Amino acid sequence: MRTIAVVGTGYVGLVTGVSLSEIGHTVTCIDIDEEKVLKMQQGFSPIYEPGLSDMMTKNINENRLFFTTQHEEGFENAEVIYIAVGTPEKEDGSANLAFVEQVAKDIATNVSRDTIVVTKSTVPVGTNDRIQSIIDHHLVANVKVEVVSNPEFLKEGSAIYDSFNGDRIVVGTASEEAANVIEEINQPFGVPVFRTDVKSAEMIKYASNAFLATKISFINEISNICERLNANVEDVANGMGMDKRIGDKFLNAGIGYGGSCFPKDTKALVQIAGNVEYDFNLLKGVIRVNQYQQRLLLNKLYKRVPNIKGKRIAVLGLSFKPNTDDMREAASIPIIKSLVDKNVEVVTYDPIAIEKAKKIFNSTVQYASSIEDALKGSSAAIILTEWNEIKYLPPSTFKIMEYPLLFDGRNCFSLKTMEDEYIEYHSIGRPTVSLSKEKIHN
Ligand SMILES: NC(=O)c1ccc[n+]([C@@H]2O[C@H](COP(=O)([O-])OP(=O)(O)OC[C@H]3O[C@@H](n4cnc5c(N)ncnc54)[C@H](O)[C@@H]3O)[C@@H](O)[C@H]2O)c1
Ligand SMILES: O=c1ccn([C@@H]2O[C@H](COP(=O)(O)OP(=O)(O)O[C@H]3O[C@H](CO)[C@@H](O)[C@H](O)[C@H]3O)[C@@H](O)[C@H]2O)c(=O)[nH]1
Repeated sequence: MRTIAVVGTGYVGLVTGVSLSEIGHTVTCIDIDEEKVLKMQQGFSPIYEPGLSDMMTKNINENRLFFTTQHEEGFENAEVIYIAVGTPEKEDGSANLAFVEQVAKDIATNVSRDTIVVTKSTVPVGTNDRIQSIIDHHLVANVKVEVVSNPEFLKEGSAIYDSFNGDRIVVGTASEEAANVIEEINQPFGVPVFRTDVKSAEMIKYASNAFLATKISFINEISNICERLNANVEDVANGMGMDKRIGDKFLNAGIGYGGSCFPKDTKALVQIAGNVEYDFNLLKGVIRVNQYQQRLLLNKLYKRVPNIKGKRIAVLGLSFKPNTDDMREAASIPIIKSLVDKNVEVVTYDPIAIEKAKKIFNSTVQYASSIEDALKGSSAAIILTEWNEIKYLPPSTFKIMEYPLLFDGRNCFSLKTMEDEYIEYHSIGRPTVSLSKEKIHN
C-alpha cells in the first residue's frame, strides 16, 4: 500500500482520496480552502455525493484518511501526488491552468523524495509536459519527479460507484516504471487499465466528453424534428439504442447538457483544435445546439402563457442533474433568470441543491420545502431535473395547481399517464398532451 497526497478536494479530489483510502492506501487530502478542510477534518463532506460521507468517516476513523491546508505536510511522505484542482473555463473558452500550475510549483518547492505526480484534472493536450517542466524548473531538492496523465471519468451523482466500477483507467506516460506504480495503486478497484502516451491520454478525456455531448445534442436535434412531425423521440431513441453500435446510453433528449464538465470541456476542445489550426465544426454545432435547447422549454411556456408577468410558476429541480448538489452550468440558472426578468413569481424546489441555489438566486425566487408547496397556487410547473422524487411523484399531485399545466424538460412521465390523469403536458420531442374541454370539466 502507498502513501498518497491528493491536491484539491472538489468532486474529483475528495472522491479520489476517499476511494484510494478505502482500498487501503494512506491518503492526505490538501486544499487551500480552510473552511472546507476544517469541515472535512471533522468528518463532514463539503459536497453531496451518494455514499461519500459514510466512506469518508470510515477511513478517517481507521486512520487512513487525513486533511490539511499545508502542502508541505501533505507531501511529506507522499510517494505519489494526485493533482485534482479545477481547470475552469476562461472567457475565450480555453481552460484556465492557473490552479494546476500553482500546484506544480507547490510540488517542486516542497517534495523531498522521488515522487510520481498524477494529473487527474482535465487539462489540454501538452499540459502534462508543461507541468513536468514547471516542476523540473522550480525543483528545490535533488530528487526525481515523474508526471503521469491519469484523466478522471467519474460522473457526479454516482462518483463513488464509478470509482469502483469504471469502464477504464487511462494511464499516459512514457515511463513503464511509473505506469506500473499507478496500475498497482489502482489494482484493487478491478477496473481495466489502458496505457498510452501522455498526449493521447489527455486527448482521450476531451474526446470522450465531446463525444458524449455530441450524442446529447444529436438526440436533442432529432427531438426537435420529432416534435414537428408528431413522432416520439423516446421511442426513436429506444429503437436506435437497440443497435449495439449506437448503444442506448446518453440518448435522453431534454434541456441540454449542463454541469462542470461538458460545457467547459467542449469549448476547450474547440480551442485546442484551433490552436493547431483545425476548425472543429462538428463540435461547434454541438455547443450551439445545446445553447438553443436550453431556451426551448421556456419558449413553449411563453407561447402557452403569453401574459406570464406576475404569475406564479413552480420550478422543480435545480441541480444540473439528479443526485448532486452541483449547480455549475445548471439549465435552471438561465431559465430562472429569464423568468425573473419577466417579473414572474418563481417558486423553486430541489431535494438537495437548495443551499447552493440560494447563493445564486438569493431572494429573487422563493424556496419551497416540498413539491406540493411549490405547486400550490402556481399557474404552471416546469421540471428541470429528473430527481426520483420528481420522476416518481404520483401524477395526480400536479392537480394541486388550479389548472394542471406541466412543462417537463426531462421527459419524466409517459404521455399515457398524463392523458389518463388529465394533465396538460408539454415535454421534449413528444406530442403535447392537451385537455379537451370535456376533460377539463370532468
Ligand atoms: N466534477 C467532475 O465530475 C469531474 C469529473 C472528471 C474530471 N473533472 C476535472 O477534475 C478537475 C477538478 O474538478 P472538480 O469538479 O473536482 O473541481 P472543484 O472546483 O470542485 O474543486 C477544486 C478544488 O481545488 C482546490 N484548490 C485550488 N487550488 C488549490 C491549490 N493550489 N492547492 C490545493 N487545493 C487547491 C479548491 O479550493 C477546490 O476545493 C477539473 O479539471 C475537472 O474538469 C471533474
Ligand atoms: O442522455 C443524456 C445524458 C446526460 N444529459 C445531461 O448531460 C449533463 C452531464 O451529465 P453526466 O455526464 O451524467 O454528468 P457529469 O457529472 O457532468 O459527467 C460527465 O462529465 C465528467 C467530467 O468530465 C466525466 O468524468 C463523465 O464521464 C461525464 O459523463 C447533465 O446535464 C445531464 O442532464 C442529457 O441531457 N442526456
